[in-house]
Amino acid sequence: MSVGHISTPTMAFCTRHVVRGFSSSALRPAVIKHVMIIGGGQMGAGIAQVAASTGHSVTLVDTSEEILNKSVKGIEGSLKRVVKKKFADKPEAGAEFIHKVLQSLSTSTHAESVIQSSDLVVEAIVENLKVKQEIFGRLDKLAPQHTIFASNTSSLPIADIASSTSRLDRFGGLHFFNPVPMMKLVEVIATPATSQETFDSLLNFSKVLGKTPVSCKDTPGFIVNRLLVPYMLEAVRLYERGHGSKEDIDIAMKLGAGYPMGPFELSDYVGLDTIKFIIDGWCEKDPGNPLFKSSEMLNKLVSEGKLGRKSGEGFYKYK
Ligand SMILES: CCCCCCC[C@H](O)CC(=O)SCCNC(=O)CCNC(=O)[C@H](O)C(C)(C)COP(=O)([O-])OP(=O)([O-])OC[C@H]1O[C@@H](n2cnc3c(N)ncnc32)[C@H](O)[C@@H]1OP(=O)([O-])[O-]
Ligand SMILES: NC(=O)c1ccc[n+]([C@@H]2O[C@H](COP(=O)([O-])OP(=O)(O)OC[C@H]3O[C@@H](n4cnc5c(N)ncnc54)[C@H](O)[C@@H]3O)[C@@H](O)[C@H]2O)c1
Repeated sequence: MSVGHISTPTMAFCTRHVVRGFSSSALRPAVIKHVMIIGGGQMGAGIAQVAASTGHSVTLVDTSEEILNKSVKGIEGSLKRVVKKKFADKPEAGAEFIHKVLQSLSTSTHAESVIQSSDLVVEAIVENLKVKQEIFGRLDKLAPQHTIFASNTSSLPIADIASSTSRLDRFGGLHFFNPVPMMKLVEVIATPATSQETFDSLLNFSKVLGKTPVSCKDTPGFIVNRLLVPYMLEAVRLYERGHGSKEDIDIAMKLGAGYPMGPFELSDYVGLDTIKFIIDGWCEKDPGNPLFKSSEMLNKLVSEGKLGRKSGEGFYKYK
């Protein structure tokens, strides 16, 4: 496997002042080289691609070879798009880059056999607390002491996911945005138990990936989704009330507010099942909050298997 150089992080990263968890001999943020990504869907595949492109050795884990083959195919397609821009005048260097990235990437259906060599685990599976807890709880018993666990959850409390493990100090959130190769932001989430070293390692990892990290508290939706979810839901309600067509609402928000995608295009892009998981979870926790009221239309589409782009149809058709 060809793994590029990652510079050793220095104490300059320790910008927060509260030091929790680790002993003083372990104050330096861990250098992350070997990364396991669990879930080879849109987000996991994107995170794997970016990590493998920036000098990490990456193992992508999912439940079947068939899914993983599809993930790798998607990564190859995305790398070609990246290379077309990055190496516009040097096609040979572009081909060499893709070759090198793919060499740094392996796949597995058995996380247990990879965990021993992982410095960082990033989970990007279905937005379901029990399923996330189950997988982390299982891996916690097998993982090396130094291994950091992180979840890419959109809406679940990181502390709730971490509670299935015994490494509360080495657990945080790394919330990437879709499509991962293009979106520059990563929200780095610390729970009250996350150690300073873990937080700094996650912050440093995000920077090594070429992203801009922001620091978030473990509050519902962190920063982006706390603002984005009410907006997206209000767009659906506006449509349900018959106050605008979805096409007009999308055009209005693109041309009137400067968004690259309208709310219905973005919903289909994100995945309606993921959006439903988010809303149902928040509605259950805060049933009186009108911002998180569920949508009949969304529920119907999901029950019909219309999950957006990934299934070929959502608010719009893609076949
Ligand atoms: C109700 C609750 C909802 C909450 C949901 C929460 C979800 C979650 O937690 C948070 C999120 O992620 S929120 C979601 C946050 N996300 C957003 O808000 C996204 C908003 N959308 C956007 O920023 C833009 O529309 C895009 C960047 C997606 C596409 O750009 P565009 O200009 O509109 O259209 P284009 O012509 O297609 O692409 C142009 C070029 O871009 C490049 N490229 C694109 N995809 C690529 C990939 N996968 N790989 C590599 N490269 C890729 C490529 O070079 C391509 O050129 P090519 O010659 O065609 O290869
Ligand atoms: N879609 C988005 O725009 C977006 C953005 C940021 C964060 N997220 C979050 O990222 C996570 C994944 O979202 P996604 O859109 O990539 O979902 P997805 O449906 O595209 O992919 C999920 C993948 O996880 C796999 N999986 C499910 N259970 C598994 C298990 N036990 N072990 C291994 N693999 C398993 C599935 O087979 C699937 O390939 C969710 O928590 C979601 O909230 C999504």
